[in-house]
Amino acid sequence: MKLSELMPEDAFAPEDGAVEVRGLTLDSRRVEPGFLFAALPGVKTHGRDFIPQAVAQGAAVILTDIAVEGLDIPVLVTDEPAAVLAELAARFYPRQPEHVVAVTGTNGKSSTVEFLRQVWSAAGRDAACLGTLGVTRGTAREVTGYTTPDAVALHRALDALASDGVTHLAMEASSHGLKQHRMDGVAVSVGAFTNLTQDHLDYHPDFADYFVSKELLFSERVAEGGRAVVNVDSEWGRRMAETARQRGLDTVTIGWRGEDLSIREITPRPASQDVSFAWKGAEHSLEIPLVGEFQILNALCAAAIALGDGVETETVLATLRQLEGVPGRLEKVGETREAAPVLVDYAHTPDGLDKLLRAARPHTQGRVIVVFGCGGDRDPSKRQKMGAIAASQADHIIVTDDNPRSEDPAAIRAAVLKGCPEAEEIADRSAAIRRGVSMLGEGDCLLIAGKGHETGQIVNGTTLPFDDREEARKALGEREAAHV
Ligand SMILES: CC(=O)N[C@H]1[C@@H](OP(=O)(O)OP(=O)(O)OC[C@H]2O[C@@H](n3ccc(=O)[nH]c3=O)[C@H](O)[C@@H]2O)O[C@H](CO)[C@@H](O)[C@@H]1O[C@H](C)C(=O)N[C@@H](C)C(=O)N[C@H](CCC(=O)O)C(=O)O
Ligand SMILES: Nc1ncnc2c1ncn2[C@@H]1O[C@H](COP(=O)(O)OP(=O)(O)OP(=O)(O)O)[C@@H](O)[C@H]1O
Ligand SMILES: N[C@H](CCC[C@H](N)C(=O)O)C(=O)O
Ligand SMILES: [Mg+2]
Repeated sequence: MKLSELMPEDAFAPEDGAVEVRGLTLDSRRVEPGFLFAALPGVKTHGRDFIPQAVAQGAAVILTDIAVEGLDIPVLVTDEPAAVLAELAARFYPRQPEHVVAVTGTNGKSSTVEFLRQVWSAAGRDAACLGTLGVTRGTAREVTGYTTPDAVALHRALDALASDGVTHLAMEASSHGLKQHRMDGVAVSVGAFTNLTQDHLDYHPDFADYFVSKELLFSERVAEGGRAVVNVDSEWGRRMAETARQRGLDTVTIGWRGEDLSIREITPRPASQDVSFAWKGAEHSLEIPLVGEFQILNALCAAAIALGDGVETETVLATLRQLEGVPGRLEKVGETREAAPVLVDYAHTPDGLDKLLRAARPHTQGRVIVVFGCGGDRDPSKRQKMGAIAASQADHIIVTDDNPRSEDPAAIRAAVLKGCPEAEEIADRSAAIRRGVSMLGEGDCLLIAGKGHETGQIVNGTTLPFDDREEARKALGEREAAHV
């Protein structure tokens, strides 16, 4: 594509309009001959440090925020190069599914987009979802590694999905993604909000910045005339709804305090929950085959989006009655011969862990045992809080490692243990899981939290193969073998 087709005329010198742009990237290591390299400011460094490398690899155009002298290729300078890159990516990869829903919030995004995909598919729509678990369409899943991929990867994925016939896409909007303009240029018809509690205070300077980043979905990203579906059970949700209304979006409120979808009652059963709710005044009751109140909140968020899209109520209810759980979200991986269950969950925030432990309680006669740790190079202020939550909710705690990344794992565990000094400490996650499984008595429940669907343990830049679900199954097998 020629530069003149990618950008408005006044953005480049007239003689540069004919320069052929063969691809876009924000990573110098991925530059190929003819690529536009976007040298963006980052958290650790600035992409401009890598311009010589990009030029050496054949870059045809540079996009950045400060003038660069001495290059014989066009250099486009703008205050917001990340936003411009996303707009360029939207032109370079022009196709998008006709209906794009973006879900934001601290917890529940992956679950909501997956549930929505299931509802749309049941209604005969060609549907996909995109987020932490990758791009999912039918039974096929392609891992992307990010909750919201970078602008180029995202627009490429949207183009590929639309070209492949996908008309309905539910995607996750992370606060990093919104703040870094990764989603600019996406035609979002519906924005949804789940909840807002502490996370990512390593990246966001304070909670206000975290809120404002999420709020961008409603203040800027949802298209004019679009819809907002907002859980208003928290003060933050009510503020999001207010922002959406001020933008003139069709604002649908949901939750225990929701006006459009209001939850009446949730009753836990051994492996399901009875749920009553009203949608636009009409009452519905059904049994949903998932445990944990938070899963119902996510399922009803997906339901409210689909109902607002015009999916028939009967189809929505029928899908909810057979809803399939999301990998690594309260996923039951097995049980002991005395029927004590082992569940793997992705709780990696204080509120997530709190909700997880509360979810297990009504289904457990005996002890709730939890194995968890906290990620390295992530918000350190959540560690002690997660320890304290475990101390107040669980009967036995085993603190272990969870992606220490570049940090000293012992120091991370020590920070967690400040909140739960009585806990057991077992550094090796596999050994911690074996210990948890070996402790299970009749009526007990083991929760393994923090890694969910992940298939690796990140230690010092290396990802070692590791899957909580496999480890738990192995430990259950060993326990069983020891009994015979
Ligand atoms: C905190 C954060 O958002 N980090 C992302 C950010 O990195 P950064 O700001 O540290 O970048 P940097 O290292 O300072 O480099 C500056 C620029 O130079 C470029 N560069 C760098 C090195 C090089 O050799 N060549 C080069 O061109 C980089 O591509 C970047 O554009 O920009 C990079 C390029 O897009 C991302 O790879 C990186 O994701 C890192 C790996 C990451 O872990 N991100 C996580 C925290 C993240 O984005 N998570 C969210 C939310 C998760 C959730 O709650 O679900 C997500 O959406 O996944
Ligand atoms: N509605 C909710 N309220 C509180 N906690 C929740 C909710 N939904 C999920 N959780 C907790 O958060 C964990 C992650 O859920 P999910 O993957 O759906 O969230 P997410 O927002 O996509 O997370 P991420 O930020 O990692 O992308 C779950 O395993 C559960 O412990
Ligand atoms: N999306 C979250 C996932 C955290 C999962 C946990 N296993 C960890 O590594 O901290 C993050 O990147 O902060
Ligand atoms: Mg997610």
